[in-house]
Amino acid sequence: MAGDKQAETTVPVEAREQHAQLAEQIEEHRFRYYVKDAPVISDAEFDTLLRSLEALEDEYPELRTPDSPTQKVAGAYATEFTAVQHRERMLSLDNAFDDEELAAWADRVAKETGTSAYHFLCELKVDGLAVNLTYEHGRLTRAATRGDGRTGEDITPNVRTITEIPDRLKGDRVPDLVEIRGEVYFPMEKFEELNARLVEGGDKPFANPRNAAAGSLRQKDPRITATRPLHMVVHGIGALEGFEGLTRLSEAYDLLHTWGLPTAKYNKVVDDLDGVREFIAYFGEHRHSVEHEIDGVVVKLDEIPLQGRLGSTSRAPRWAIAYKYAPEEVNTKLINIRVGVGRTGRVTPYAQVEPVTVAGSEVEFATLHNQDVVKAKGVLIGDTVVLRKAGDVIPEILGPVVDLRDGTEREFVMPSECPECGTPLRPMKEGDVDLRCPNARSCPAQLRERLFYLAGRKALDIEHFGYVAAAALTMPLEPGTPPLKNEGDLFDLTVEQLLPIKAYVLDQDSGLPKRDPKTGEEKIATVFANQQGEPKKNAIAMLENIAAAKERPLARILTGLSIRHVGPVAAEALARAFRSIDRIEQATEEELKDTDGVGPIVAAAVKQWFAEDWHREILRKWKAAGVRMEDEGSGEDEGPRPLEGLTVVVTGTLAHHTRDGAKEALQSRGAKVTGSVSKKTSFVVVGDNPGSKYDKAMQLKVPVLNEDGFAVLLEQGPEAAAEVALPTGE
Ligand SMILES: NC(=O)c1ccc[n+]([C@@H]2O[C@H](COP(=O)([O-])OP(=O)(O)OC[C@H]3O[C@@H](n4cnc5c(N)ncnc54)[C@H](O)[C@@H]3O)[C@@H](O)[C@H]2O)c1
Ligand SMILES: [Zn+2]
Repeated sequence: MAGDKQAETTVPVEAREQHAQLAEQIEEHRFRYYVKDAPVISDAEFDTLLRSLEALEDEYPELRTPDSPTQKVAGAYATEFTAVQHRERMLSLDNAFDDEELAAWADRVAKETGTSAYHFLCELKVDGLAVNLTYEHGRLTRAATRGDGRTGEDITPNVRTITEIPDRLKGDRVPDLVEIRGEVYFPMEKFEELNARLVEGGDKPFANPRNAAAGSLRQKDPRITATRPLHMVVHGIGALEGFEGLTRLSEAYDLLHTWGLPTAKYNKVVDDLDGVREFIAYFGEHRHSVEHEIDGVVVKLDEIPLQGRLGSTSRAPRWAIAYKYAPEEVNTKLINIRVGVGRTGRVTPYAQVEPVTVAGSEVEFATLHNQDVVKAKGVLIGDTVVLRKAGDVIPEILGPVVDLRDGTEREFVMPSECPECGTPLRPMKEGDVDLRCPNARSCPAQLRERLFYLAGRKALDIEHFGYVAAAALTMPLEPGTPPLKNEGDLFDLTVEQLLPIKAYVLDQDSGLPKRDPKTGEEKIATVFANQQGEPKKNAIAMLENIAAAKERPLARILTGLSIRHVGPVAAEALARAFRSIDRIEQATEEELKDTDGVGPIVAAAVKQWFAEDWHREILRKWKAAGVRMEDEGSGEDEGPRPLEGLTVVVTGTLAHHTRDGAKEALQSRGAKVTGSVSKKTSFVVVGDNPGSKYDKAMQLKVPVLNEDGFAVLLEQGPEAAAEVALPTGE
């Protein structure tokens, strides 16, 4: 007793107070998370609080009392549910946040087992909530939440609504009693739908899928749970009676699988720590090809007798550790919802948030797709929101933290006019959700985006022509009239035109002016001239690169025109088949449609594009400026084009040609290769397993060539080929 007194007095009052404060905060957040299913801070923030408390206790071990939050299995239970005792405690897991902590754990395992004859079982750490299923003589008799680890909440009727969870275990070798532990999760792809439904019904949306899982399962009325697409993955065994001989956890899972339980697909047994590292690295990269969210990897000692030798602390087993991945979700403030105008006039709302770092990069904007999505997510301007950045995917807003609202938040209203040119917005087609600015010709936003794309990697690839240049050339502050009113004058730009240009320096993600970090003022620059009024090096390089772009292949020119539905792939197909812009313009919709890799949607879009006078005017100006808008191909096929005017379809497998090789052989001789057989088809070349195109040729009496006939066509021309063509159906 005296010793205790002594120890207590060594802890400074401030540390004691700090400890009490932190502990209280942590308990409060745990209550919001486990009982209300509505946390107000991110997991990463929570983990930081907990780690601070641990650090404090490391410094003053006297503070580490049994009732400290660091010593307990987190969680409590709500009074709406009946309390139930778990037969065996449900524990939490210790965490490793880096390789060093992982290795330290592995060292401890090696030391305490006193052997090297063991394996590691690697499992994914499913982000959901833990449940305990009790099966007696093969029948599900009870399901409970983890609660504080000893006492959970009875959620049996709710769990019975999860189709994956069997009511009865299969097989005749089932134990008298077994506790199955697992994680219930809510699939990410169903999350938006759920929130949309909740918002529509006037209910609170969930901030993320994990809370949706917990909130859906812990419903007083199991009929509500039944409407939620919950799933479960098994990750452990508690009490077990009337069953002997389990020696490896991995084998136990195999057994559970035969009983009809939803075991994990991705578990892997490895020999050593390097194997563990490999598993961690693999799923770090393939985190999103798994059907549920994961926040880490759980590494367990696979040998059950050795698990027993290591035992557990008051809150976690010593034989397992959770390696945590970098968090993908953070909480931040939704400052505003703005709308941006894209290259094709599509007007999309996007979120501007208080800048936060997620997955290594700073995020300030997140996509919101359209006005319906904003509504469905239930977010208000001013909300604290959960922002998610999954790998390289554009950041998105998951949901609002409703409990932090103070009444100042406001709803987003989609503007009815284009924010940049004032034209009334409308759907492109009736029934479209997306709104567009129909002013394709002179909306400065659309022109800026088109030019930026035109100069980009996929199109003309003009170096030194970036977003700032695109904006400066189309919407300068000075001079009053922009050098480019559309794409037509691009190749006529002169250095004299560039020098006087003053413009906002625009940010590519938002289309908003960048701000000076010191003064906070919007940045304005003389974009192309230096202080002496001479052209900057970049400006000269840009003009040189524009000139060089005149020689780009047809496909790139086509891509750069921003014809709807004509991306690089369709452009390539068009260029391959027609070889010049003029031939594309002259082609009928039918001919376009029949071109391999084109199809009716692209064909119609191409026709529509050429129907606009101002589009044709762009091409006229480009031509006058010397832009080469045709492909000559390689030198040899500049010669005679003996198959000019023929349309050929190739189908089935040829012995001596690949499909592409056959096509090229035909195209280089001037033939057009299309994908479908019509009356206008000159020949159908068939290999093995030709399929329906062969039947169609027979039906339409189009001459059919086998591979020998194909050789005749290539070497001797259409007349000779006609003679060896197979007799078409009578
Ligand atoms: N945001 C907040 O306010 C808040 C509050 C409290 C807790 N939390 C979060 O909750 C988590 C802490 O919860 P915890 O104490 O349950 O610990 P934990 O989530 O770190 O680990 C233990 C749990 O992992 C689960 N699990 C998933 N896959 C598993 C597998 N393959 N094998 C074994 N177990 C597996 C089990 O349910 C187990 O109970 C942290 O991520 C923390 O950030 C957040
Ligand atoms: Zn507009």
